[in-house]
Amino acid sequence: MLEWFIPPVLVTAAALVPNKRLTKWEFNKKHLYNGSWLVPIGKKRKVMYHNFEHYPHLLIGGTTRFGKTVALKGIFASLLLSNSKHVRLIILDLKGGLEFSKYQNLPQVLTVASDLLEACKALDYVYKLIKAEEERYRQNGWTNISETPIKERTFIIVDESAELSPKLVNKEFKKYAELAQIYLGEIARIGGGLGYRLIMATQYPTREAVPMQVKMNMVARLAFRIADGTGSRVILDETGAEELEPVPGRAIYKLAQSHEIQCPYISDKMIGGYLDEIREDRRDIIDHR
Ligand SMILES: Nc1ncnc2c1ncn2[C@@H]1O[C@H](COP(=O)(O)OP(=O)(O)OP(=O)(O)O)[C@@H](O)[C@H]1O
Repeated sequence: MLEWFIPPVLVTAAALVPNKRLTKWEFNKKHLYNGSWLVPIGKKRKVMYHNFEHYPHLLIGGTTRFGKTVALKGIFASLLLSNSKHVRLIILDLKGGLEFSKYQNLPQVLTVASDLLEACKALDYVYKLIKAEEERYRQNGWTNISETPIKERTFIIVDESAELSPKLVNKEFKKYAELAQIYLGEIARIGGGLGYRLIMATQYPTREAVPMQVKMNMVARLAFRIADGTGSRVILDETGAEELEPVPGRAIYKLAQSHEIQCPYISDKMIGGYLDEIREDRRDIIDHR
């Protein structure tokens, strides 16, 4: 029943665009599948899942305050709760580390980078891991992680990819941003088959913030409300996100088809509660650092 409760903060939006579908629904661990890489991405009558085994990378875009960071936190919590023993997380929290640095002591979180230089270092680390994995795959005759006994998956979460754009950073940081672009391109191109998953979010749906060599390897897209059709095309390759109702959490999730969904709401307090639960189970968690 709670799913149909419209909080006061949304009443204004509801008045602007009367719509019976207006909902807010809360993240709940009962929606998770233990041991899987399925993440509840939103609801369209039923809960829809993003399967990171089928679609390793996810591009997220949308105007400020419509739910990108909340969506990233929902994915983060889902991965930790469903697969706490096998998930590894590298987080580029380029909003100054304000959102994710509180989670950096979790054993599953390898690093939280909060500026361009730290991000470059983290991406360099991931790139070296991928190169070493490639060699291991060659030696074993493997072509894809699905053929291997490897259970670990490494997620690289980027909150505000525009901060890594050579065209958008100050001149003295340009070379670092260029390097970051090369790494991101390689992670998107070859990382997927080796168990590396890139989740990249931006509030600037432009070619500078979402470079083509990264985007073309990211099949799955999630667009919150975007100012115009041009921005929508950058994220979704089609218009539509500019016509979404101005409701936080409302988004278009696109694989082969587009679906209008309401993303789950999760707060830091809720994540904190869940983490207390998994801390009980810490003895089983391998510290990867
Ligand atoms: N799925 C959701 N359901 C209901 N409300 C939401 C949802 N996602 C976000 N909100 C509301 O919108 C606010 C802004 O969300 P969020 O911080 O994720 O936006 P953002 O797109 O990351 O913004 P910015 O680009 O400025 O960082 C949240 O504090 C919350 O109140």
